[in-house]
Amino acid sequence: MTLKPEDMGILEKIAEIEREIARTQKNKATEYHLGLLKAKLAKYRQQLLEPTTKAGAKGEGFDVMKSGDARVALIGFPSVGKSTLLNTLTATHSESASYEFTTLTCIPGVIQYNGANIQLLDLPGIIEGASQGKGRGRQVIAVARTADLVIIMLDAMKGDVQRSLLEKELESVGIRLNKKRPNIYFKLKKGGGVSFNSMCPLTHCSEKLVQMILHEYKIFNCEVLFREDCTADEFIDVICGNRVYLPCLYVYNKIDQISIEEVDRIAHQPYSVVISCEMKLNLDYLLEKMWEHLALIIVYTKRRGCPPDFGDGIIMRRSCSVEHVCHSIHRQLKSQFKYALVWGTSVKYSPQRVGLQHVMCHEDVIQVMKK
Ligand SMILES: Nc1nc2c(ncn2[C@@H]2O[C@H](COP(=O)(O)OP(=O)(O)OP(=O)(O)O)[C@@H](O)[C@H]2O)c(=O)[nH]1
Ligand SMILES: [K+]
Ligand SMILES: [Mg+2]
Repeated sequence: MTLKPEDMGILEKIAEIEREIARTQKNKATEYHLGLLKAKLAKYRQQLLEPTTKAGAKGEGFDVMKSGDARVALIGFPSVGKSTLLNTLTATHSESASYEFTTLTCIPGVIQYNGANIQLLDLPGIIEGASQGKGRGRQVIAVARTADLVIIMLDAMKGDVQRSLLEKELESVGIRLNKKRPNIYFKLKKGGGVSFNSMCPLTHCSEKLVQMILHEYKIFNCEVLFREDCTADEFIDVICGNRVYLPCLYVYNKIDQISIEEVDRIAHQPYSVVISCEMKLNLDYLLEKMWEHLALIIVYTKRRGCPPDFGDGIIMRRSCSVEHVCHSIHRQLKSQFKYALVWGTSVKYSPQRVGLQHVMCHEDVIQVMKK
């Protein structure tokens, strides 16, 4: 893909701000200057990502329908083994070969696990500069935004450079990996100026810095409440409003090619899983971790006087309530709900009588009693 001419101006501006940030020393005196530069940078990056109406700009072959209970996107440099993984875990075939950029579109497959259908998306390899449109980077990243879990796939032989490069690419387009949404209340107002409050001492940000950032975004009337000690970057994320917070697993493939000591070192890093697609090593563990990070649970239903229906569980998100379960059984069920009986780890006694607010656990059994 080539860059659109109208992007060039913005790209130049981004590069210039990045150079300025790099050459500005980080200290108390430059804090505001840096904060402002970061706000500008975030603004330009956002412009770069704004959808264009031109045909084909979104990229052919990338509009894959969401299906199943959850979606996992495979992101990685070329030839790390993304397609080989899809071929190993699903019934779908995606061309794999030793040359780079074998895959050019988005190829969906389905993993059946714990009774759930998990959509796994094989994608083209991305390279440094992907977020600015290199290769099919932008289309790949757009797909990553729609996922419930991102797998950053890495070649175990290539060291840790690839990991931080990919993190940077995703970071720069507003994808936040394994981070929670900053706890800042932010509301635009019609008038009344800026009202600023914080519920704790702020060590990374200040009212003055917040004011300057808001000014840069031409926001003059709003309410801001820091509920925790957030940074200026996190505040910018909140006012931009289009950040996505996704769980991410770092999957190191081709461990058949490295020493056992190296495998051991990588396996101990946070959110990391080591595998070999070719030798089919550790793939069960990968599936277990995917399930865990997707935060899925299975709940079984039961009718009065009958055994639980273990053949047909309901796939739900972790910390879902009885109300959520009722909703996915039948839209009208909630209005007829009297109470429910639950067997399993979410209750002290099995069965236990619970209300709509009760939080369910993995493999619980539920019997809904109607009015
Ligand atoms: N040694 C080893 N090689 C592997 C493993 N998994 C995949 N490969 C090889 O790595 C090469 C690239 O595999 P692909 O599946 O095409 O990689 P990809 O990430 O889909 O590549 P692109 O689509 O080009 O981005 C192929 O030659 C595979 O046979 C593995 O576990 N060990
Ligand atoms: K390849
Ligand atoms: Mg491929």
